[in-house]
Amino acid sequence: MSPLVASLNLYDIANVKGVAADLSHCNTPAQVSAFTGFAELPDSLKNVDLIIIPAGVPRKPGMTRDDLFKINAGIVRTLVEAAAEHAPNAWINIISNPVNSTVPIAAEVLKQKGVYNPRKLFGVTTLDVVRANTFVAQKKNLRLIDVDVPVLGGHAGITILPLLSKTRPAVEFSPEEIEELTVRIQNGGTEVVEAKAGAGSATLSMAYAAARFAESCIRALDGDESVYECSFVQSEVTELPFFASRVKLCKEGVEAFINADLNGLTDYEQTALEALKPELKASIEKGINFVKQSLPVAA
Ligand SMILES: NC(=O)C1=CN([C@@H]2O[C@H](COP(=O)(O)OP(=O)(O)OC[C@H]3O[C@@H](n4cnc5c(N)ncnc54)[C@H](O)[C@@H]3O)[C@@H](O)[C@H]2O)C=CC1
Ligand SMILES: O=C([O-])CC(=O)C(=O)O
Repeated sequence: MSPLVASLNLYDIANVKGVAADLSHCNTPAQVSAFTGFAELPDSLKNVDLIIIPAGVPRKPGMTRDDLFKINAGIVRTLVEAAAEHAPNAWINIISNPVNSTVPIAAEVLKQKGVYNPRKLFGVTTLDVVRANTFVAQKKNLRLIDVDVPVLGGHAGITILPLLSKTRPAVEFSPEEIEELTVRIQNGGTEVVEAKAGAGSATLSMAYAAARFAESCIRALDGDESVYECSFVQSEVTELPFFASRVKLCKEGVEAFINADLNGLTDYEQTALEALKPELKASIEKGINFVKQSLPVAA
C-alpha cells in the first residue's frame, strides 16, 4: 500500500514543505498535498488514507483556545463533512483548536454521515509531548532523543496532564520542579501566542509535531506493529468519552490503549487528573451539542 496524505489548508507554504520534508524519509512513498478546500480534491486522490486538518484561526494574546470555537467549529464541521463524502475510510488528524471540542465535532459529523470509525479519528496533541520532552531534557541535561513523557487529558490549559512520574528514562523531580515543568508544559502554547504578539500561534513546532504524528500514522498504516503515540481519541480509559492517552496504532487505527500509564499516579497527578475532568467534559459536550443542534446542511 502507498498511503496518501491529504492536508487541508496547511498553515502556510513553509509548513507544507516542512511536513513534506519530514515525511520524505518514511519507507513508504507518502505524498503530501495541500488543497484550498476538500471539495477540490481531485478524483485521483479520492481514496486518501490520511487527512490532516489544521484549518482555522489561531489565538491572539489574551484568548483561550475555546475563544476560537465560534469560528473554527464551523470550519472543522464543513471539512469533515467533505472528508466523509470523499474519503470515508481515511484516518483524520485534527489540529484545529479547540481540539477538546473539534474532535467531538468531527466524531458527530462522521456519525451523522454514517462513516464514523472511532479508531481512525485523532486529535493531534503531539506538540504537548514534544514540549514536555524538550523541557524535561533541558532541566535534567538529558539528550532530547532519549526522553519520553506521556501527556494525557486534553489540549488546553489544565486539561494538559504531563505524567512526569512516567518519564522515560526514569528521572527524579523535586516538588518544585514538577510544579514548574507542569505549568510550563500546560502554558507552552500561550507562551508562544504571547511572544508572537498577535502574529499567530506556534507554527513551525506544530508543523514538526504534525509531521511526527502523520509519520506514525503512515508507519502503522504500512504495517509497523511498534507505533505508540499520545492522541486525543474516543476513549474508555476514564469516564470521559474522549481523552488523550498513549495508544498503540495498527493498520486499522487505534489498536489498544496504554491504560498502565494511569496506574500508580502520584498524588499531584491524581489531583490534576480529577481537576481537569469538568473542563474537558464541558468542552467535549460543547462540540457534540454544536453538531447535534445545527441544522442539517442542505443537499
Ligand atoms: N493542536 C495543536 O497542537 C495546535 C493547533 N493549532 C491550531 O491550528 C489552527 C491553525 O493555526 P495556524 O496555522 O497558526 O493559523 P494560520 O492563520 O496561519 O493558518 C490557518 C489556515 O486555515 C485556513 N482557513 C481559514 N479559514 C478557513 C476556512 N473557512 N476553510 C478552510 N480553511 C480555512 C487559512 O487559509 C490558513 O491556511 C488554529 O486553530 C490553531 O489554534 C496551532 C498550533 C498547535
Ligand atoms: O496555543 C495555541 O493557541 C496553539 C496550540 O494549540 C499550541 O501551541 O499548543
